[in-house]
Amino acid sequence: MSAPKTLRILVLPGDHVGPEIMAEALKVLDVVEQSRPDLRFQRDTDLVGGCSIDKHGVPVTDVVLEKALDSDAVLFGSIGGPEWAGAQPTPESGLLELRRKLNAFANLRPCEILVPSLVGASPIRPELVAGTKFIVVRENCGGAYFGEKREETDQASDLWVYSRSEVERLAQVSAAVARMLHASIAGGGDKSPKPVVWSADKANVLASGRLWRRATSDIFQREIPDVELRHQLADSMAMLMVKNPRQFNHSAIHTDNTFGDILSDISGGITGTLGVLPSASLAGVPGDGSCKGIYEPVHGSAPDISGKGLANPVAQILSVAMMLRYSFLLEEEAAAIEQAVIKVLDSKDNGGLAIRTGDLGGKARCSEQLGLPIPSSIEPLKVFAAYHSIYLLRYEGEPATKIPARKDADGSVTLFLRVSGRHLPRIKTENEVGVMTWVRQNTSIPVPAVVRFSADTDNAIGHEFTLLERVPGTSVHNIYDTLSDDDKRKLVEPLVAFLLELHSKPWPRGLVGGLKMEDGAITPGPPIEETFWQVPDIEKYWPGASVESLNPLLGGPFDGYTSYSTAALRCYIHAIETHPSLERFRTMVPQLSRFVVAINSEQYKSKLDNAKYILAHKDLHFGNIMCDPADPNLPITAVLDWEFSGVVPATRWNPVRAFLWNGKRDTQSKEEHTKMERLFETVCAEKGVLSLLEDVKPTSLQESMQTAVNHIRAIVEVCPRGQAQDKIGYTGLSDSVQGKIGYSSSNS
Ligand SMILES: NC(=O)c1ccc[n+]([C@@H]2O[C@H](COP(=O)([O-])OP(=O)(O)OC[C@H]3O[C@@H](n4cnc5c(N)ncnc54)[C@H](O)[C@@H]3O)[C@@H](O)[C@H]2O)c1
Ligand SMILES: CC(C)[C@H](C(=O)O)[C@@H](O)C(=O)O
Repeated sequence: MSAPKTLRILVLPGDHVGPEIMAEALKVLDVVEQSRPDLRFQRDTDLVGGCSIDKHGVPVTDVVLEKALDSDAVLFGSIGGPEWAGAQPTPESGLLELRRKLNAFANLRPCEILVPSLVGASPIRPELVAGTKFIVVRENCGGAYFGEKREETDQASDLWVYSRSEVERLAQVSAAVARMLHASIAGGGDKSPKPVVWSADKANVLASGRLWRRATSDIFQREIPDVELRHQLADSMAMLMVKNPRQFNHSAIHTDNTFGDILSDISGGITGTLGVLPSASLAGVPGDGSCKGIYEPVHGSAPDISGKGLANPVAQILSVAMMLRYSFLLEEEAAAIEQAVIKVLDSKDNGGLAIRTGDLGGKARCSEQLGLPIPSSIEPLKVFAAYHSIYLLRYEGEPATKIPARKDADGSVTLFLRVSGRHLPRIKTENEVGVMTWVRQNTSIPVPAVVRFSADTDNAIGHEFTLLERVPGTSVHNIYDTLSDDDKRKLVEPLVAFLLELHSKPWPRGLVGGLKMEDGAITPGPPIEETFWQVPDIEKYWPGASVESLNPLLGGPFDGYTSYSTAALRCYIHAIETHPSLERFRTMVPQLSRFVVAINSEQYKSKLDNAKYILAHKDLHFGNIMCDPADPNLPITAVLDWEFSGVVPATRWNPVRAFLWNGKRDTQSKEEHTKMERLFETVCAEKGVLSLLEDVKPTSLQESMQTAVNHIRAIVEVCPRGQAQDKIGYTGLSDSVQGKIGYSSSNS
């Protein structure tokens, strides 16, 4: 392979938030670099602004100016701050010198509401501001900024000079920008016949303004007939931008240095923040081949929020996109960054991550990260998973050495990123991580390491997630049909040993619940069950209800089997009392309430609670058991999917019944299942651990209570969904409640 093409970038982070947002933008550049082995972004970082004054006594040194000239592009942060108030020269003059030195005369400053869901950040009414998109093209090397200055104690002046050629060269850029914007609109609709440039000046007052208008009109007439030119006084332009920003859509606003500075900050008023507005200061016409440029946010150094992680890095990141587009002609990569920013900012119901910093009304911080190196590849995994989506993150070379997880033979590391849906917010992730950590710490059961996790959505991914080590081997499910009887025994033997470990770890007598991580320690948490009402269904069938009001979570973990069943029954009673579809069952509420009293009576409670309490995996089928088929001993390499695990009375979990879950109920599958149950019993008998089978047998009293609870739960689950209502008769329930526990409604 030929050597990668080197593109040299001078990185000038500057002052206050400059270095904070630059660090994030450079991560994005890293990702682009990894996707393009044929390119290398060689970066040289240096000082500018206040930090340069502190070190060198000047806001920009000749060395830095020479480096800038020598680079392919300059990536600039922001400069200035109150600590340099009164400094002469000012930190800001460093930026002006840089613009002049590079002859970066055309400053492109887009104003765009990036995603419709961000209209709320704008102080302007949504119907006026939605869809706004135009670009201010500001003259960057002339006018009052660079004219002769006189500064005396009581008098000062700035000469506001423009030459015709300065206006003309900017007009060519403005026209090119207008053409690009015009071409980017899909045809039809409100597309104007020609690209449009609005020229903003003060021709009614300033001589330089009159020159601006004449020179602009002349060159448009002479050389740019394909673009429509409209003149507007700069002050009323400011008013119109706020009153009706969309009237400038897909046009370029061609204006001088001072007005451009002000009008582009009005863009920040339109979007509601300067934090999303990038800029490019170019030394040529975009589209005519790569042109050198300075790429920087429109905003300043935001000293009011610096050092607090509050700055929005989007403007700086989008400045990287502009650099790739205009200086390096990497349109695809530039567009990919813009799309990624849109995905990050957009609302969740629109497929976005809704990760927003405070200026956009969010809580995200400038630098949200998993604290891991950037993967060399991210691949979505197509799996059937109702609760989450999965991505494979691969790390190679040096970054792989930094990942605290199992390495493959070639030294690379692959991680599973499981991004959770909103089914049981927080508790499900907390529980799975708590259980997996407990199992790794307290048993010999192989479980993948949890590399990172977040039980809330306020993180770099915008969703709850777990990042797990990828374990070797394959799921037993995949190879089951190829296994001999001997092979099956090789799998059942260690499973018996694992179950024995789970059965022999004592839990506080009577604990029913999940586990969770709290400040690095594992503590009891609420019980988590797959059968619970979860957020998507609650939104659909239970307006006004919540995960907590419908599920026996409050008060959990529970002090025993009866307390847990009681909490569940109370939720079901509440559901029957409130949901219209359950109205016909309301007559049973008094009877159910008496049932609750009965199971909690002295006569029954201690008998019902009398069980072994174990940590149960709850979904231990062969799809979740990994083994190494390359090894003739078929060692189990991992037990996966601890999502709904928790401490339960052992009678509530009989894993043996799940060993042959292949989803089929045909005769052959049933026979195979029975054969596996027998094999399990045989292995237990050989190892002298038949207690495993004893532990899971409920007493008839426990079975009665459970049958009743199950029956009521079935009613509460299916009726609101409009399913099988006719099948659920009052009689069945009545039998369960009255008959099974030796309790009748006439008891009180
Ligand atoms: N290109 C530059 O480096 C540049 C541009 C403008 C101002 N300045 C300098 O910056 C200093 C501060 O100026 P200012 O306060 O008038 O303007 P500013 O742009 O720094 O801040 C204006 C407001 O916008 C907010 N803001 C700016 N950037 C943000 C971001 N990324 N995320 C969230 N909020 C953000 C700030 O908190 C502040 O409330 C001054 O010294 C000024 O001269 C530098
Ligand atoms: C910092 C200052 C020199 C600069 C300018 O006035 O051009 C800033 O306000 C900007 O908009 O980039």
